[in-house]
Amino acid sequence: MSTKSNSYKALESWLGTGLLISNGNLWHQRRKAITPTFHFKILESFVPIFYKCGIILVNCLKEKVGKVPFDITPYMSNCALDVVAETAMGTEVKAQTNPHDEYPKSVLRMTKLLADKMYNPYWNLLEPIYTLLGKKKEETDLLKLLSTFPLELLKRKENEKNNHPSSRENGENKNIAFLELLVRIKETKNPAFKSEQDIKDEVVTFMFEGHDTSSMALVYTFWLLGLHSEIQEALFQEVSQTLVGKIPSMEDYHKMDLLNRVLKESLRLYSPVPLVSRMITEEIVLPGSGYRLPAGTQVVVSMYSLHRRADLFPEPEKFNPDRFLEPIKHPFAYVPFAAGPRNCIGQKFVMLELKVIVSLVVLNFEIHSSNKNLKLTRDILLRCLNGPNVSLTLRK
Ligand code: HEM
Repeated sequence: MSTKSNSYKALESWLGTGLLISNGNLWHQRRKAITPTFHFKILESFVPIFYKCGIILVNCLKEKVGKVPFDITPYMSNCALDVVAETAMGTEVKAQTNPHDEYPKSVLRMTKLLADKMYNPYWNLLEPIYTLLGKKKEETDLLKLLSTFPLELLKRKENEKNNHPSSRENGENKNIAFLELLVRIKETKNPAFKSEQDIKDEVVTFMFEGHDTSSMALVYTFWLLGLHSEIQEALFQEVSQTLVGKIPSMEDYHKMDLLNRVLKESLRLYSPVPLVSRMITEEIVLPGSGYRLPAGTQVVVSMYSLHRRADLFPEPEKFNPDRFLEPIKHPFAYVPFAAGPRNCIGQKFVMLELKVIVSLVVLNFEIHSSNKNLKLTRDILLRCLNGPNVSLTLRK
């Protein structure tokens, strides 16, 4: 009934045949092959990585305790980059302790450039102007840098494997990175992965989808908690009662109901992916309104607007995690991870990552937000132009 709309073609130069933008049979084969790599056993093996990166984040944030309010975005970006590099590539980039500024900054610039194209239906025709304005060259330079980084990591991983060949031999999925799982799929002659390039495209997609989205989700969640001290306090109580004095397990994170609702509410108000778009492949008539959408129609679904509909979410602007104590009013009312066959394959991964990191920060600090309002801007992701700035107090 629908496929990805033409606007996604703007991402092709970067993400190649990766899952996010591929269509038809290739997408189907890839999705089928990749789905088992998000099995809960594999996610469980990532918890220590999330935890380690969260502890490093806490240590970095300690330097800010008692100081003037600061922008939390680079801290979250570096933490999310550490997580995604180790889970996707099995390699530590140490972005938090040795900030690898170039990659996150280039991702930011690239998503802005590509968003200009994605939201302009005539961008194909405007290509000469794009070239004249120097944007084409900028895109090519950024592309080089953005694919060099994962390739460098791929090489480093290859060297590590050659130096420690035993790490592959026991056949278990313990702490095996996404990259390694894809290499194994390719070795089984799966038609979804015929070449190294196919693997690279998926790893780049994973790095893109898994880095910036998680980073923005953390930013908005901490800002909201910093504005709502009573909810932050209740969350601190829940986290400290569940986690203190033990090495947390995946089950512990699933048990924390308020933590889950806080994250869901943050993703409702500030969905890092603010909209998706599709092309209708067969005519449909919308139930209720009776509007007819002919085949070929490009449809945009704005999560930002949908999640603010007062008939679906009373007092929609209010940060109220308790609204998720009630069932959602419509199966498609709440879609931060989209819905249907092209929904987010990484949603369980990211919810677990967010739970581990948010609980560690809340356990260690009281967060106070200085901005009462955010100046939002939309490129491919929902971004914030004014911080947000927070100050921190160390919890005893
Ligand atoms: C809070 C964080 C995240 C949000 C809000 C989010 C949201 C979404 C949304 C809305 C889509 C549909 C996109 C579209 O159709 O245009 C999507 C697709 C996708 N996401 Fe996520 N995502 C997040 C994190 C992740 C992570 C961590 C990964 C990887 C580990 C990931 C991997 C993917 C992939 C590969 C697709 C394409 C799936 C397909 O088309 O079959 N995402 N995500």
